[in-house]
Amino acid sequence: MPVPAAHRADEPVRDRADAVGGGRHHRRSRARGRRQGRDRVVPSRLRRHGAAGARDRADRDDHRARRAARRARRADARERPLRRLLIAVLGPGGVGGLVAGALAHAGEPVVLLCREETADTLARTGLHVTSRALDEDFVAWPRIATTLDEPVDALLVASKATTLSASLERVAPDAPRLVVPLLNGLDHMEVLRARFGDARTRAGVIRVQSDRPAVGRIVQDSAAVRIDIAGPETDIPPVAALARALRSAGIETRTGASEADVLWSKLARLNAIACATTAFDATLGEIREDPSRLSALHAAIAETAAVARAEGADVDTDTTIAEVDALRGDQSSSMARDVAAARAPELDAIPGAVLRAAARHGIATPAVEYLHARIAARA
Ligand SMILES: CC(C)(CO)[C@@H](O)C(=O)[O-]
Repeated sequence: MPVPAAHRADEPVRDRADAVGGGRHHRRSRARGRRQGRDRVVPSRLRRHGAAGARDRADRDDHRARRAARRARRADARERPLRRLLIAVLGPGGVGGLVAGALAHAGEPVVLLCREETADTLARTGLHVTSRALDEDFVAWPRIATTLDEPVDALLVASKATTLSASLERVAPDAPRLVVPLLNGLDHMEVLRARFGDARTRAGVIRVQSDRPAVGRIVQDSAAVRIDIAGPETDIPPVAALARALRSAGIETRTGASEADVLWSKLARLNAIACATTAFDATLGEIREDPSRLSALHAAIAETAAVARAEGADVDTDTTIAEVDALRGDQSSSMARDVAAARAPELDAIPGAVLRAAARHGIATPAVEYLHARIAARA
């Protein structure tokens, strides 16, 4: 008979009695053996009297009470329905709306946190998601809330860097067991660690193109969607269960890389794409048709990759250029959309973070500086 898998500390969902399976029978027979020893009728000639007798009776009562408690715990575990991970997502935009929608659509319990104005609409309409990567159009109904005080297993932070501090006011600092940001840039890590503590905060990034053309409407049009969570699955219990929940929702999820690798490999692509598409007010396809713009895009990748390596990340320039060259020609960036809609772009969080790190290491970044200056003039 195959040995059933043991209960693992990272599984909030498992019913321990079921998880140990056949092992339970072994424990039962051992318990029966002990019980027979303890409860057998003691012949009256052997019964002790006085203080010693009282100690024997107290001992027996104690054993019975412990046995009853054990039986109650087992019955409780057998009857408890399998508990799923409770995940909160902060921010109902292109990224938060997609992830919360996909999780809810897959039957995962999820709370989507948003502003009061948005909450009413979402509670009425649900999230209408059109996703190329998930190959589906669906309406999802995550629980909508404006604040989070109850404990949750994981919090995915999907607000913009520009509104992070205000968004975090919605979450009680002790509510999440694990915090994984899906923001652009680097500096949010310090803000999150200050609020939730180092031990509960793990860097994460999402590779996706996803937009929110209207409240409750999510359009995801990159060929794939992938989340990377830094560090091993085993040292903070909910990481493995969160990764499983995301995968069950159709989102490829990788774990295990270092924080520097996770953050900088995303930033090397994002910084170049966001800066070039915004500075030139052009799609990637339009940039590819103009050699001087294409060389600015590639130079921005090379400079950011050099800064990434100085920061200890394993980011290769040619690999990153190949990744960007493989993206669809109609791809632009959320920074370009923000500038076009007269919203504040993430200029400080994206190229700003790269320029600050470059200055720390004395690395020249003329292409990033040029693109940054052009965006600042447009914004
Ligand atoms: C291309 C991108 C930087 C922005 O859409 C991002 O989705 C990614 O990490 O590939």
